[in-house]
Amino acid sequence: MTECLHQEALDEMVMEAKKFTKYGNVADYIPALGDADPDTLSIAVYRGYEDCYSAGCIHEKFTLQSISKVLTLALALMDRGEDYVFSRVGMEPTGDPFNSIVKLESNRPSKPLNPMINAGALAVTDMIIGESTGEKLGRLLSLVHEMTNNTDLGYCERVAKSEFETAYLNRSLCYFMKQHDVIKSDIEELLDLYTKQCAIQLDCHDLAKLGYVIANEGKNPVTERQVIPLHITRILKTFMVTCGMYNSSGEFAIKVGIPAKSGVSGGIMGAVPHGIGIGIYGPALDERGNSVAGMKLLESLSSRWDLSIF
Ligand SMILES: NC(=O)CC[C@H](N)C(=O)O
Repeated sequence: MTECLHQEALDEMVMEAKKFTKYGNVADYIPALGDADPDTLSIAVYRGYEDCYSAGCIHEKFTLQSISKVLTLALALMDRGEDYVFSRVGMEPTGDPFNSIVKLESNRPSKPLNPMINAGALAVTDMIIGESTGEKLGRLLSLVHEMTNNTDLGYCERVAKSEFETAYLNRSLCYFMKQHDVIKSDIEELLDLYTKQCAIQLDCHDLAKLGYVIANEGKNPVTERQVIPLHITRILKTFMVTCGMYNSSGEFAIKVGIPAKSGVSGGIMGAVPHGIGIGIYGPALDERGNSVAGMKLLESLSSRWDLSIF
């Protein structure tokens, strides 16, 4: 880092980036997300044992949405190994919106292009081991608890239900993949699990801690436990760089250069290799589904503290 992290500097950057919230809109295709305050913006920056710096309304809670795709991928890779996982989901960026169905049909053999788009994430969730939805979700939550040291974290039933009741497009992705034998489980059960994983609720401090463990090669800095194997964190960070911001990933890599994953709740998790976890919440989204002010904030953070990995 070219400059030490200062609280005043972080406050200033949040104030500046907040001006951009007016250029975005909250996601309302999941009705419960439509209640979010579009003007809010918060950030936490975590560096292991050191203090967690934060700015904005940092106690506001939000749901992981697509950020959960990184965690389910970690779990599926730990459960099934790389060969199996990547026989059912690809490794290439799509350049299409996160919920697009088009390449499922045009790609041969028919498998989703990567685990960060909805089709790929649904296929990954289908690979998590467990006897029931409850057991699979419990295993995912245990991973979240082990990464954050916060055993209070759970999912928001209201958001999960709201998505489950309106997930027509995700249902159609699932039916298409079931036809092609990419998805094995019962579709309603899979969507029940997927919508609950997306509804895992936390604040930006906990999000920064999740990012930190990925940045720190899978090791929890407090318990010193290797929560995720090193080689899997490399895979996660690579997908975060190539596909983490949907079809804005290329521009984001140039302007920010930090492995990151966004979700339609307005969350962004950043993992700066070897040392920094970042959690951002700013629910006003651009047309591609990324937090407008959150991306601006990451851009200034990265340039000010020289965080680009490139
Ligand atoms: N981009 C996102 O955050 C999408 C997640 C959301 N739950 C969906 O499947 O539509």
